[in-house]
Amino acid sequence: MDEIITNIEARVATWTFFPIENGEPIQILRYEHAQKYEPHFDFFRDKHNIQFGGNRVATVVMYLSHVRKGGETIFPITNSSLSQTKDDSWSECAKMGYAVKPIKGDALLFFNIRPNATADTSSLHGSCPVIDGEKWSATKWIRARNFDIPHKKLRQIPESKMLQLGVDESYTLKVSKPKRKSILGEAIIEANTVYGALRGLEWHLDGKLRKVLVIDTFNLGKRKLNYCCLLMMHQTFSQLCSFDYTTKTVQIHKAPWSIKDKPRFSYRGLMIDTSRHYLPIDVIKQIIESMSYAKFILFFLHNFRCEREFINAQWNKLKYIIYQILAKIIFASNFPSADNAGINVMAEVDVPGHGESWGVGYPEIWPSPSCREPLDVSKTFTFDIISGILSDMRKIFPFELFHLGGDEVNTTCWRETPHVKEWLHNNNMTAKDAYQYFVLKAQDIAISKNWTPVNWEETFNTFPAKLHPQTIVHNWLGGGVCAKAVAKGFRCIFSNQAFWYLDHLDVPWDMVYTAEPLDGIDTDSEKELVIGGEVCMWGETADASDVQQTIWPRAAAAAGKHVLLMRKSITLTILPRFKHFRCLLNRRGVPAAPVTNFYARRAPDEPGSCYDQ
Ligand SMILES: O=C(O)CCC(=O)C(=O)O
Ligand SMILES: [Fe+2]
Repeated sequence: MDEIITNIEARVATWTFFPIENGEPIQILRYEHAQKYEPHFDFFRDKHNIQFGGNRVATVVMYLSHVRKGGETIFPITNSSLSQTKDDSWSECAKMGYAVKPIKGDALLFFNIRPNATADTSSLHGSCPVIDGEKWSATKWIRARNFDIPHKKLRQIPESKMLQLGVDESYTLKVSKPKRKSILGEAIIEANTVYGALRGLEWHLDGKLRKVLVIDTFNLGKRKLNYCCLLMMHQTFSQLCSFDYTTKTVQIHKAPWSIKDKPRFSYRGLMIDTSRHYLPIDVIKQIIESMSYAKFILFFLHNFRCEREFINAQWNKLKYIIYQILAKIIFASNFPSADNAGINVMAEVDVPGHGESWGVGYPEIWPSPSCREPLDVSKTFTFDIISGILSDMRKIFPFELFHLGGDEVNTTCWRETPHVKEWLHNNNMTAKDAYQYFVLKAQDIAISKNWTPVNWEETFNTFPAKLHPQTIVHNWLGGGVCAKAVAKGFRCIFSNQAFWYLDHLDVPWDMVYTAEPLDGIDTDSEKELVIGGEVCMWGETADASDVQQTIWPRAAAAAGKHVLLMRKSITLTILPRFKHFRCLLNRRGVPAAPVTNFYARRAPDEPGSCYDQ
């Protein structure tokens, strides 16, 4: 923490005799000409606000600027107002009660709660309008007890409110107009879960820039959520605001406003391909964190396998490396940002077509050393290994879905390797039958470990009638697949590569936005089976040096579709918001590329702002 703040807090503690831990974080207030703070109490009357640290026993107001006239802190109903005589250096407002002049360097201490723990209504106070000058003050509210939030409480949430597929993410957000001349506006967010609150606080593609209201401070009013959520809200609330360098004010656009919203889809994913190039854990963490800015809920770790550079390693070494990678992922998925940002992590073991690397440790699961994929369907040992890997992974991936791949299965190896060929013959199977046999066996293993299987669309395209009815079909090859899948009663994830493959650098943001997961689906019951979509960041052409600017900002265009219905004329309505969002990402340290820069990662043409390039 800032050293100056620490010193101020220490002095306040010494002066007031309240321990530092009882203090809330300092609030800074700025009053321009004619602005005031309506009389109010600092103590709380509701149970909710006092659950962490009890009530606000005392208030310290520190004056940070000289005000030539006005801006006095006034106590309108205290008895001591009679004892105070005031000349013309005081404002008319100040004459209405006991008042304290804002003098730079002074501090005012008053008590809101009596020693017998009852509320002291004579503590009613406000700030008189500033007549000449500008008033800056800093408030420290002091609680009866330690204000630290007990972390254990954060965990005591019912199962239905925990992060999972279909968690209630609805929210209402209201930003009121501030009362005339008062510096206070009010923002209220109500949600049934922490994740609803988070979504409510994040960027909204539809947030049009209409009226601009300038307010300096926020009074987060009636709260349904407990204080821990409020803190998160408070942090993220800043994201609805922008700082205007000309007026030096924080601005909230389009107030008053009232939004009642929930995402269109419960599954809003971003896939990262960690199998082709090494991505350091810090980059993975940054990606997870930035996903929440665009209301994503799912991070899909494509094909969990060892990295190519280790492919020739001995098994022991490989095992060590695999566990190291697992440890990294555990860290990534347990990293507070994944949970706090409301991001689920889904992993994949892509069998039988892309499982070659697992055979480095157990070469027996390859049909032969020279023909390694698809994995050997003829041996029970292959399935023992898959089962072992999945058991290990189950311990670290709590999310209910697990991806089993099943794409791009070229059966040449099976048809040409003598012992596999013989096995096919003995079992009276074609290579296609064996593909089905393999996928279904892998599904059974995943289901036995209490996972819902997700498979790439080839499995559905090849043997739709045989797939486990719980299967979620993951589209990628082209359009119309989800329509077919839901017609057969399967759930579906939309990732049409023509629109939602981020490694297709020539797909501009508006094409990403134009894609519609529900295209070609008419009935409501079938629409419901499309659980959402996923943008895919395949790794062939990206590594840590450019992966984030390939993801952002285009991924946000897809995320926009996840939460909004299609609009006409998106250049007028969505493009400005989209540019705004890319600036926001840049400000938060995310290296998002310019919005309309073709090929996404090319350097900007113009020297302009982050908004216009
Ligand atoms: O700025 C002032 O004088 C009063 C501030 C105040 O009442 C508060 O922050 O609770
Ligand atoms: Fe106050």
